[in-house]
Amino acid sequence: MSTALVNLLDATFAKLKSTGKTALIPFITVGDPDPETTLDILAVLEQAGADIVELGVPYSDPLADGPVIQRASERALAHQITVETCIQTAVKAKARGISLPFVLFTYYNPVLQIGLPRFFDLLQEAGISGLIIPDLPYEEAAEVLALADAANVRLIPLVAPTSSGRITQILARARGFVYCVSSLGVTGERASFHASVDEFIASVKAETDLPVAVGFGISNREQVERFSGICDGAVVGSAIVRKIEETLPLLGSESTKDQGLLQIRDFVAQLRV
Ligand SMILES: O=P(O)(O)OC[C@@H](O)[C@@H](O)c1c[nH]c2ccccc12
Repeated sequence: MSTALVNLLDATFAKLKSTGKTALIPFITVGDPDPETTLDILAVLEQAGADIVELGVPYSDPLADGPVIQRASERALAHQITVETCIQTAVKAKARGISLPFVLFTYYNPVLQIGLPRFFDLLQEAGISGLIIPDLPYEEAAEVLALADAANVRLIPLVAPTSSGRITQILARARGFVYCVSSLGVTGERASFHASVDEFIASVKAETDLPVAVGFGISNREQVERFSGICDGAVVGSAIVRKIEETLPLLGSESTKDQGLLQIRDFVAQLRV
């Protein structure tokens, strides 16, 4: 009998479900402000109570990203961060004892640059649990899904309020969890959300047994609490990336780096509901 490979992402959601908790899922851009500090930030995200981390691969043309994450990508690209170095960051984080499941977040072009077979070999070797490719072409999704499944990597789909006609098709191929985009447009903190976001999330949950997480715009504890009642995970990206940006002066000096890291940790810890 083939023993199903354990996937840390699945195990994490199962544990959270048994304790009735919602996953706190930070997104950060790898290499922002530099590769070494990214490892320190991952350590404080774990200390702050994050359950899963989205590791963003910086990209020169981040079409779905707002200005905060665009600036983070620019800072990271100044260090020539590639998909490989992002995957290596996960390996180094594990070597430091960080045991969070990692979801690699990358646009499709950097994946094509290194080729699908090598990309998935690297993911499997690194023990990366999940993968999100926001601009994955529909006609290539089946091939990518087969490679992801073979590499024990969960290919997580994004569904948006505008996906309505295709949600059933998207969910049929979903793995790991379903990422519901709360609003139209690009990433970035928001004071309010798409009017029918609750119904949208409920409609997705009704069609899948997978955990459902929501992202786009969630930037404070009140918003995390609001979504915790109706879904299994909350993704917070821009608000955390902005906090990193605000602490750059502290992070940039050995004598004040720990102070900067503590500010990031405290910001994320107060999001933990
Ligand atoms: O930044 P926000 O508004 O908190 O949204 C999460 C988002 O950063 C992260 O999941 C993400 C980063 N880049 C993306 C591109 C498309 C969809 C999602 C993303």
